[in-house]
Amino acid sequence: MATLQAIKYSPGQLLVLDQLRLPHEHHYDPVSTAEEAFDSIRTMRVRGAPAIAIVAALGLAVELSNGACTASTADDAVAYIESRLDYLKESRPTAVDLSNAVAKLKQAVRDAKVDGLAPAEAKQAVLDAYLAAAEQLLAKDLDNNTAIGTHGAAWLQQQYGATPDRPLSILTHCNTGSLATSGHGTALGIVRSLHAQGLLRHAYCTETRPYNQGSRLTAFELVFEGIPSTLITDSMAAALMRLRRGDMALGAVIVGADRVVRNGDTANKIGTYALAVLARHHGVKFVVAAPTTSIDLETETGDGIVIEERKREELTQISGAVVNPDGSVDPSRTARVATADQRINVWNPGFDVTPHDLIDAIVTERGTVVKGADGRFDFSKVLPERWRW
Ligand SMILES: CSC[C@@H](O)[C@@H](O)C(=O)COP(=O)(O)O
Repeated sequence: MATLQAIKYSPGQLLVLDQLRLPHEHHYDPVSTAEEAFDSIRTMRVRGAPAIAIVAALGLAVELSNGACTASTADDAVAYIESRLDYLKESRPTAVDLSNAVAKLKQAVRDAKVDGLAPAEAKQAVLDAYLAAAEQLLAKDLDNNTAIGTHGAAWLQQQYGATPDRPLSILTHCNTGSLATSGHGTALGIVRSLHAQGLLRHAYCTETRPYNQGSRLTAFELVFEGIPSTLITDSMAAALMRLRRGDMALGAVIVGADRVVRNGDTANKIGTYALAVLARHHGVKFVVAAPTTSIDLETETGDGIVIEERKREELTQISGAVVNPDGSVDPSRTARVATADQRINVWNPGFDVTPHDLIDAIVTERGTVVKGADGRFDFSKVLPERWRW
C-alpha cells in the first residue's frame, strides 16, 4: 500500500505536502531556502513538532546545496549556518523539537573536522557536516516513531491484557501521524501498531478545533490506512468516555507532545488538557507519545513553556472544498467562509499544558516512562546523557 509522506527529500531537493489543502488535494511545495521553510512552518502548510524540525533542517540543507553560503572560511560558514538556524527557530515557539534540532545542527557544524584543511576545503567540510546532520534527523525520526509504536502498543497490551479477542478502543487528538512526522507517527503510530497487531478495536479522533487537524488530517490518515475509526467533535469526548459500551468503551486516550518538560508537564495541541481531566474523571488511561527530541529537560515545569498564540481568523473563518448538491466534493473549488461575527474578540492559544499528575505514561523511542513512588517522571532512563539530578 502507498504510504503518506509529508516530507520528500533527496539531496538538493525538498518537497513538502501542503497540509492546508488536505484532504481534498495533494500538492507538494518545493522548499529550497530557509525563508521558504520558515513560511511553510509559520503558515502551517507543514505542522507537527517533528515535521517542523525536519523541514527547517532540510530547507536549510537545500539552500546550502544550492550554493547560498558565500563564506570563504570555515568560521564564516559556521556563522552563516548559525544565523540561518536562529532565524528558523523563531518560526514556531512551542514545539521544542525545532530548538533541539537547531542545537544539534549547530554542534555538528562546530565539530566539523577542519584542522589542516585549506580555507575552501574547510568551508566544504562544514557544509558537509551540516548536510549529514540534517539528513540524519530525517532518518532518525522514522526509526523513533516505529519504536514508539512498538513500546506504546506493548505497554497498553500489558496494562489491559489486550488480545486479538479483547482489543482496545482509543481516542486521539490533533494529528500525530505520518503527516506530523517523517512517517508512521507518534500517538497515531501507537494506534497503527495496535492495529497491525490485531489489538485495536476502534480509534476515535477529535475534530481538534480550531484548526481541525483531527478532522482534516487524522481522519484522512485513518481512512487511508483502513483503520476502523470514527470522528467526533471535541465537545463529544466526555459523552464518549461516559459510555462504556462495545466499541465505545475507551481503553486509553493517546496524544502527542510539542514539549515535555522536566517534571513531565506536557504542552500539546489546545484541548489536550481537557481530555486529560476527562480521562482521569472517567478512569481512562492518559498516554503521551513523544520522541526524546520533544523532551526539554532545561525547563522545570509547564509554567515555563511559551504558548504560541495564533491568528483570530482560525476561529472566525474556515476553509473547505465545495460540496456539490449530490453530496460529492469538488476539490477544484475551495471556499473560505466566515463562521462568526468578524468583530468578536478572539483568544486563540495553539497549545495547552497538561499537568504531569494527569499523565499515566510517556512513551518514547527508548521505552515507556511512568511515575515513581514520588509521583514524578524519571527521564534518566531514556535520556541518561541529558539528565542531571
Ligand atoms: C507528532 S506531532 C505532536 C504534536 O506536535 C501535535 O500533537 C500537535 O500538537 C501539533 O500541533 P500543530 O499546531 O498542528 O503543529
